[in-house]
Amino acid sequence: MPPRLKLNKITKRYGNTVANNSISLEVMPGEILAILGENGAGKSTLMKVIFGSVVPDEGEIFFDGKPVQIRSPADARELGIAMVFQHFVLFETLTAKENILLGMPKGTDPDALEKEIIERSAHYGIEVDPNAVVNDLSMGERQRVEILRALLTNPKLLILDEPTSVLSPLALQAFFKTLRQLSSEGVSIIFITHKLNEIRELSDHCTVIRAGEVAANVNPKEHTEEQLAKLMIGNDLPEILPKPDIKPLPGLEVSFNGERVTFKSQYPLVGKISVPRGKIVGVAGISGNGQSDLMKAISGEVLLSKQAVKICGSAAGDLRVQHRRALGLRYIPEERLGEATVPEMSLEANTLLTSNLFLAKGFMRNKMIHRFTNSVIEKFKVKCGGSKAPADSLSGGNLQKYIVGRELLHNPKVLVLNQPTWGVDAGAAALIRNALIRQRSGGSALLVVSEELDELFEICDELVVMSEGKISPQVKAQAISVEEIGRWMSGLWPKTEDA
Ligand SMILES: Nc1ncnc2c1ncn2[C@@H]1O[C@H](COP(=O)(O)OP(=O)(O)OP(=O)(O)O)[C@@H](O)[C@H]1O
Repeated sequence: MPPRLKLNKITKRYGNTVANNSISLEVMPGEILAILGENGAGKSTLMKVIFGSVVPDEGEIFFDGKPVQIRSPADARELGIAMVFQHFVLFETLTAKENILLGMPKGTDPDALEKEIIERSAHYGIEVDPNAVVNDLSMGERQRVEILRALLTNPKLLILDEPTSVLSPLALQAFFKTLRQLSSEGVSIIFITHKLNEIRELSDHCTVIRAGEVAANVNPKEHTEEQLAKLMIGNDLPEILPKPDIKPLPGLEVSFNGERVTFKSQYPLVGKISVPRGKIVGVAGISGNGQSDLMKAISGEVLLSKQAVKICGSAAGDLRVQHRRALGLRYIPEERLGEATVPEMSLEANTLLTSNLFLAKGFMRNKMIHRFTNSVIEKFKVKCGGSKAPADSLSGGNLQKYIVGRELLHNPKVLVLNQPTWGVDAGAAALIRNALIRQRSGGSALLVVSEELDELFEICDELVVMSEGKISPQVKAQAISVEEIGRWMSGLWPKTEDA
């Protein structure tokens, strides 16, 4: 039997960057191939080559034994290739169903499709509301739409570029079951993830890419996570820093009594969170349970009553973003391209966007912007073509390192982060987590929303869980187990007067 897909010496250059350097690999029918590599190693570029959204400079592609030219995603779809991108490609003003319809053959009946979406999403355990407008969905929910859209095309080869980064533990197990079932039916799967445990759970074959080249082909089940990390980054992972006790000062306090944050909000917000300076508080929960509303209310994107949000002791719930910044608050949203950065603008221009520090009497302080941006690049080991490179030329993980670094270098008293290490490789995630712990231990208050429980347990002093807009009681991270947090995610926490 010929391989489902064979790549022979694929090379793709961007200017002086060789994103893929003579990469060869094979995937057999029904095989699940994991691709591992640090941020910027060239994984996404290679997947885009297979999906036809990037045309390689050199190399050959064979599909089911035949040489093929994949010049566009339409060519790829014709062959039976489906891809779930790391950065979603959904139209925000359309509903989930309308987006899915766009990828289906002409003449597909929308009503029949809606039925199929409901049936298949229940079957695969990937919950999708066909009539939800994408703009109103969290990243996790959008990811579910993308995955379902790919599955509905009944592909022969399914490419998943970090599909699990914002899925809950329960959804993840259901999703893995689906992938194993698809593989047993002969569907080939190429799976990119930074989560080493997932690679070991799902796949017998892993290709490690380092600096655009194949560095190793291994059976991940025969290697520990530490060994896999070392293969990928060439070094051991840094240790996570200890968290010394810090004298608490007023940091961030939020208190909700059933406010609907926007007219589209699915759930009213109920409950309290208190994050003193010198502590990290984590918000666990499945995305789509009110976390984005919580972020909107804290960041100042939406104004509420004065007392709903307090920053360093000042009531700030009705203040606009720049006034909250002046009180010491900074915010890192989950959407990197579009919200945290303007994709086509340079890193320097993006540095200017989140601070007035770089303006003097209406003039831009270009030298200062240049120095600041370069210091982010250096301190956070951001791989990029310099401070003038456009944001969208950075790999996902490197862009995230830039965004986190940009906000941390302003030394905020209160920092709120949504999915801080989403799509970031194990080495870079450890770098970001340690930078957050350092910021806490330097006397800042940090509130971290993350679907990664391991991450929350690693860095947080205290935790809350969000379920259907309600916030659980706040507990010490050491005093609760992963299993219990899992139960709380369904809203099953012990009732108190407040929660
Ligand atoms: N459109 C582009 N223009 C210029 N350089 C690019 C472009 N796309 C990717 N690159 C560069 O090519 C290299 C490989 O990037 P790629 O996105 O393939 O990495 P990756 O392994 O998928 O990383 P990540 O895990 O962070 O997503 C990086 O150095 C990146 O900056």
